[in-house]
Amino acid sequence: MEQQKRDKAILVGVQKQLDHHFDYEMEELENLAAAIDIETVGIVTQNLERIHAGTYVGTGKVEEIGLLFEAMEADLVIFNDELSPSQIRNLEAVLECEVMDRTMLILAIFSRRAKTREAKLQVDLAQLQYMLPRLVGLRASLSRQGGGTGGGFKNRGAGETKLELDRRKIEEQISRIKRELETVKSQRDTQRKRRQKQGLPVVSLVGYTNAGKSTIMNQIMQVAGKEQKQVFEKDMLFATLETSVRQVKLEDQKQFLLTDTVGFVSKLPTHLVKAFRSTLEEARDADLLLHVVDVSNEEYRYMMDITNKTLDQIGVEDVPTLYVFNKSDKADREYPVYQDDQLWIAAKEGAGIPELIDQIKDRVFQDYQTLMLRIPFEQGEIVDYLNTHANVLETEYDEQGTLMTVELSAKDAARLSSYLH
Ligand SMILES: Nc1nc2c(ncn2[C@@H]2O[C@H](COP(=O)(O)OP(=O)(O)OP(=O)(O)O)[C@@H](O)[C@H]2O)c(=O)[nH]1
Repeated sequence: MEQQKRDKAILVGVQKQLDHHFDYEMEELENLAAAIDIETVGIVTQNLERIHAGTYVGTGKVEEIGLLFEAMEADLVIFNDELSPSQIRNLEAVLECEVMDRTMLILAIFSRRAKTREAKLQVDLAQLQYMLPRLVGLRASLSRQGGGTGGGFKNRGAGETKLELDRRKIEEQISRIKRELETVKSQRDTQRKRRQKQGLPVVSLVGYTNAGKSTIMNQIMQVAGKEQKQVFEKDMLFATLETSVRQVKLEDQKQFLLTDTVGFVSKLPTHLVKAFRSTLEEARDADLLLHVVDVSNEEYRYMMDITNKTLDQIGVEDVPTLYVFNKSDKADREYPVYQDDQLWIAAKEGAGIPELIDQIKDRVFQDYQTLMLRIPFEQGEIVDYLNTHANVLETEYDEQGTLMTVELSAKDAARLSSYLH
């Protein structure tokens, strides 16, 4: 098979005053580009306090970018910030090449990774909303999208995209996708309600992309000893775009639901956060958040900040949180195993997973009570419920019904108080 040629890019970053994370952001931009097979062949940076309205960077810098572009035989230029429609247009005109910004890059990655119908619709929506004000002037960038639902423009050539897609058509597509997403959302709500009715506590993994959420989920499933399909876990940005939910049954029969969802990244496009809202909302209803942090990365505090800000943006408030500092095998720091609301683990090797499970148990089952109930024989459905949703310690029978010694949540205990023995 013929090896596909990788596109070469020049990256451009503008460092504003007091931006301590600039170097890291540029490194991340390179990784984001690599995630859609774009090779970085040159980096141009500028210290600027005020952005140049027309071309984002100054005229001299644009020239420098142009020269480097020629010298490195690059295919496109990628800016670290979101550019305005006219800036993209002006830059493309001067540089005579395709210009992308960080937002387009992230959208392109999401588009490639989207697997489920819902994720595809969400990415399509974000892309169309991003495109709408930029109809005139975009070069080939949108043709980089790989997945999508086939919302209408993905199979078209670059020139055609620019010419044919008028605002009306895009607005129509946006409404159609929104309608479709509403239907998917109501199905998701129904599923969530059903889960809530199940009464099992929900534990949600959140964190910066590549922090190790899927690895932790797989390890917990393994320790729980259930034959389970492994979650896709890979050293690539945004491997997980959809929410996966697993029912975890521990050795002592206690059960909870574990959810894993899309990872965060700095400057996650607003359209994308909005489009993925319903997926991300799963975290809002959780009983416990496991905020996973790649502590081997020097910028881990910055990543935690971004994650917390994104959680705020989607309205996740007041959910008890345990900070899980992962990849401690690679962190060259002394660390406590557990301190306050932090736990240090190395999920890849399974180190710290039993402790993590203990912490989860301490938190989500803390209001659990041990009771003895007598369930009349004709109410077999309650016995079934308890067998699946409570920790049944003992079952006996007398002439009036089934006697069950169970550990169950305060909510269930209140609900079933009339059966107290
Ligand atoms: N050294 C080391 N690597 C780890 C550890 N845990 C996970 N990794 C690696 O980190 C990479 C990312 O792990 P994932 O579990 O896919 O991360 P994620 O948070 O689900 O990523 P997204 O899907 O991007 O949100 C993989 O290559 C893992 O093997 C660890 O404890 N130590």
